Amino acid sequence: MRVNPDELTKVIEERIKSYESGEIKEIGWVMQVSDGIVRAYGLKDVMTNELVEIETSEGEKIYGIAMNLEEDNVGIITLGDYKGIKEGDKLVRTNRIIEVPVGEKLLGRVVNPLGMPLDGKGEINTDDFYPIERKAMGVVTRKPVDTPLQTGLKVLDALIPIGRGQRELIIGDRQTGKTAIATDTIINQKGKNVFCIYVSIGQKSSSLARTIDNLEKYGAMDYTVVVAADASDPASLQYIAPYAGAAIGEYFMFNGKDALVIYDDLTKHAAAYREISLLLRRPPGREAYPGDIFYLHSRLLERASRLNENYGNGSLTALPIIETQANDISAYIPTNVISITDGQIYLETGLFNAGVRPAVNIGLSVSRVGGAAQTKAMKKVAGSLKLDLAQYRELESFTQFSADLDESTKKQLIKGEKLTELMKQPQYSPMEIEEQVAVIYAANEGYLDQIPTDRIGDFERQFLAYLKENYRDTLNKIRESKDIADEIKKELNEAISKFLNVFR
Ligand SMILES: Nc1ncnc2c1ncn2[C@@H]1O[C@H](COP(=O)(O)OP(=O)(O)OP(=O)(O)O)[C@@H](O)[C@H]1O
Repeated sequence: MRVNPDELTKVIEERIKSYESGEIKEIGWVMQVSDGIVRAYGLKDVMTNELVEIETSEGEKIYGIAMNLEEDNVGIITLGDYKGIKEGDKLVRTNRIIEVPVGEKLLGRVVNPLGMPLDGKGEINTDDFYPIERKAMGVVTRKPVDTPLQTGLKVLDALIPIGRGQRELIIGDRQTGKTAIATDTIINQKGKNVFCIYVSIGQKSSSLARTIDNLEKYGAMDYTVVVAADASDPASLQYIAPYAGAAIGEYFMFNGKDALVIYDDLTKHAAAYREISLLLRRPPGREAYPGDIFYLHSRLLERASRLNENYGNGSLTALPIIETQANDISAYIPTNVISITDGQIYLETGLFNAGVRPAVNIGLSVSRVGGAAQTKAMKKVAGSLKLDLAQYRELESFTQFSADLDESTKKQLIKGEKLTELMKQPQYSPMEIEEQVAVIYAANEGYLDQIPTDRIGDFERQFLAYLKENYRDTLNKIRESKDIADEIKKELNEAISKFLNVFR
């Protein structure tokens, strides 16, 4: 790019002027502006990712991030409406990277990725600011995941458990209940001392509004922050949104608390970054994504961690969401994120349409570290459940030949069918861990065998109501001891037998 001598003189003059006035601030000039990308000259010492202020001729201030540092110009992504920017407008360095307000004052609020309120509830008065980009905590500061993060969903807490500080991917086609799992998990954190951050990236405003409504309806906004950059926001805001969410979560983690952050969804995040990269003329790679697309998500997800006692014992759990096309989990972005996370919850359209909701494909879903954090009680009951469901999956394809099957295979199939039915759970009805243990225990002990499959939902509901009324103590014992000792088993057996006499 050629710089003409007039422009150079202008820069030098401006520098001399600012020196005389006593404030030394590096300034530059807009050379070109298109599609939200500003090319500027004069910002010789600007740092990568530094925030710069663009002053338009109308006196408006627009912020941007220096992304491309080239020999004779700087490529800047603008963080707002860039329509007012003209060639020749002034840019000023800020010597800072972007920061967001953090802290408990944000709870219950909906903010954009710069921390500005979007909910019309007034200013957020906080003195704490965190940079949106931060190097993930090192290995000496961490400890293994050892505490469960209860989702309140039987199928997850029993079979694909998540631990505090873990990164578990939620992956599936569109409309398979990905957001539903995330919101149910947030709703279940009520009273469990986990602060939640829901980051919405590139979603329709209507979907976001529905999610916020539901969080409010179930009282979850009291401990939740929503960071939103919807589909109509510029790609630059969508790009920084998850980093801002991570920074808000880190505040809680560094202060010894537990936090949960949901990135909904990283597919759109990758697309926003691709848009920015192409406009910045970075070389495109596979599927036109830039070469550092892996780093985009790995540096984000590495920030989720479980700190050890010397660092305050806090944790940040991340649940990123990825949308697949036609169930293809081996596509570029999905495989990247699968390899970064500690497991995935795989949702399937086929199951969803067949009424198995949450539509978790148990065979393809794993949690690589959460098992270590599962309570003893859950571990004991989930063990045989896993085995029965795995056997059921193997035999499932034979169901069409049911007439020719031997007795034991038929029995296995029926049991599997009942367990699958038991794993179903409606939205917005998270269950406490002791309730989950009790119903799964009943299933393991074969009590469901006498109940027709279409009545399993009724059985579960009525049985839990019965337990709460007549066996509160037993439930409390499971919760407190986190185990299911022989004495508790005896009480449960007694409860189930008595309940079956009154079950209609
Ligand atoms: N467990 C469930 N029981 C009943 N309905 C459910 C359940 N989970 C999700 N749904 C319904 O399925 C629909 C899709 O759910 P959701 O919006 O969570 O899916 P998604 O995969 O996040 O979709 P999108 O592709 O729009 O992001 C919603 O209408 C939701 O109410």
